[in-house]
Amino acid sequence: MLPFLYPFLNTTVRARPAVSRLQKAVRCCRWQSSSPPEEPESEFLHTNPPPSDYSRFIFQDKCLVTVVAGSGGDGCVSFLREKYIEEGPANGGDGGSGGNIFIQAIDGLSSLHKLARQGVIRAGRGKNGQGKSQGGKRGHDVLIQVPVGTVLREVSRFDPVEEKEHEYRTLRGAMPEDQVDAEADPAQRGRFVLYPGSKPSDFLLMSFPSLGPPQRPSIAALEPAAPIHLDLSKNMPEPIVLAAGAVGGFGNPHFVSRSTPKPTFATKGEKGMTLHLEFELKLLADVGLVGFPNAGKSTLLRSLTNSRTRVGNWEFTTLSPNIGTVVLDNGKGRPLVESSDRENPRTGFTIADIPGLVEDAHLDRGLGLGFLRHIERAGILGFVVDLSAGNPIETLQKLWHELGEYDKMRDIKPEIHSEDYLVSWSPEPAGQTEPFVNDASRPTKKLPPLALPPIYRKPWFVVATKADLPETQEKFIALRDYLSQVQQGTVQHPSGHKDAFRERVVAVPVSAIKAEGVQGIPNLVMTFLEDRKTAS
Ligand SMILES: Nc1nc2c(ncn2[C@@H]2O[C@H](COP(=O)(O)OP(=O)(O)OP(=O)(O)O)[C@@H](O)[C@H]2O)c(=O)[nH]1
Ligand SMILES: [Mg+2]
Repeated sequence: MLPFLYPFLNTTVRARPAVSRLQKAVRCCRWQSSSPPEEPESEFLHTNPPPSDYSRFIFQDKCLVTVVAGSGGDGCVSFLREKYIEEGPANGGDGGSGGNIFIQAIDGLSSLHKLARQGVIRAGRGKNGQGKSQGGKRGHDVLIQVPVGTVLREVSRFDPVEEKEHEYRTLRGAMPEDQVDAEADPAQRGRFVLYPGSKPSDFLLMSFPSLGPPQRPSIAALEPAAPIHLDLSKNMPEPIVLAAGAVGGFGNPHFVSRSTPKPTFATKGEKGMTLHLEFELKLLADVGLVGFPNAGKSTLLRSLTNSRTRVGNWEFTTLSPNIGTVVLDNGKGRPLVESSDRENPRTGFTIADIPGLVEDAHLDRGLGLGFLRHIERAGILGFVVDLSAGNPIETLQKLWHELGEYDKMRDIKPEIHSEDYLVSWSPEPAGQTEPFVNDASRPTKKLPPLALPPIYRKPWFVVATKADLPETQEKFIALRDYLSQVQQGTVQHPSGHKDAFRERVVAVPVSAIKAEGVQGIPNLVMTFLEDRKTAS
């Protein structure tokens, strides 16, 4: 409304200008938001992104973690005190049991960095028992969540209950149970707690009853067999017990007998066990991309998926694995790629892009071969070969050579438990003693190796990238001819193995940066995935 009209309006109407100015401002904002000023047209594509389009991802695939199960609380020594009852019966509560440690592999996690940062994970200690027959509170449980694909190995363990059991067995020897008591076994005295007002000398004067072997909670039966070696390769709907908390001590009413009507002692809670564990993450993807640095693996991943992995025209742009999902339906349940399983069609598959390999990576050149562990479980291998750099056939052969070296290294990986329990210490002159072996922490059996098929048996294909660059066509034709010879068996398989996969070996020419030619890859991968499904 124009201001010159205000003198002609009545008072109620005159109160409106503030509102109308506000409305105007709001309208103005709405106008601005509904039609934003035009931005200069971006020259960046999803496959050739600006630096702001990179996702930052903290990745850790190996860590050593110590887990400590909760110790039990002590039993309580207490007697009923009430008006007119000066010396009532014993009413000390039992100690609470220690917290358990659980483990669960879940989808949606992709790194062990949070776990590695914790270093030591402790479950809660059970609270001590209280007077008036009040039992102590249980220690809090701890749940360790890890990504699917985590392999867990026990490095060492210290189980105080096992040690006590061992002590109990050796000290008692062949003596019958009813002939021994705490007098004959001084170690047993350490398992008791006395009345709060007692002196240290009471310990020596008091006679204690015989205690059986140390107890374990019933949940300990669910612990994995020692030494722990778990391969958590599937999403777990429920967690499993890794280390059970120790039991709490008994309150003094447990020791009331005809000879000791007023026991002034209770028992201590057991100590929780300590496990040193090695966590190793082996990412799970359907397709693993292998190639030299700067070959265009990350660009290919970006062109096939919504991944925001970093791309750059220098070597080792990618420093940690990335996983992208290729969506095979149009978001409304209509498949973009035909699947033979009509009832349960696949809606997508995953692709892993790992840092580039270099020649002699097995000699620890470049980033080494460590990242290959993330594709060793991939069902299919995709070799990414840069058509503009060197001879693609030689590149492919070199990549296979490195994979072969990795396969060999996998088989001769030193067992973590092989010799680290031997301590070469001898009080006697050399040659007369045997090395001391720490029996308590020595695992009883050798770790079984992970059953993974050799890499050369996996289905594979070649993605020949940068096909948009000049003088790449002849190189592609040479590569295609070589692969058809591999398929027919007229030349040696690039892995050097006779029984390697050579049924359907193809090369797909693409320009990943322009997202041209990549459309055929989902179809190709699907045929391999379905072949595997029918074979298994
Ligand atoms: N002309 C052309 N350039 C490409 C193509 N694919 C990738 N590039 C370029 O090649 C360079 C390397 O691409 P990346 O995807 O980062 O290569 P990478 O294999 O992931 O490299 P690392 O992570 O170091 O192993 C980038 O500058 C890309 O833009 C392509 O199809 N055509
Ligand atoms: Mg990369």
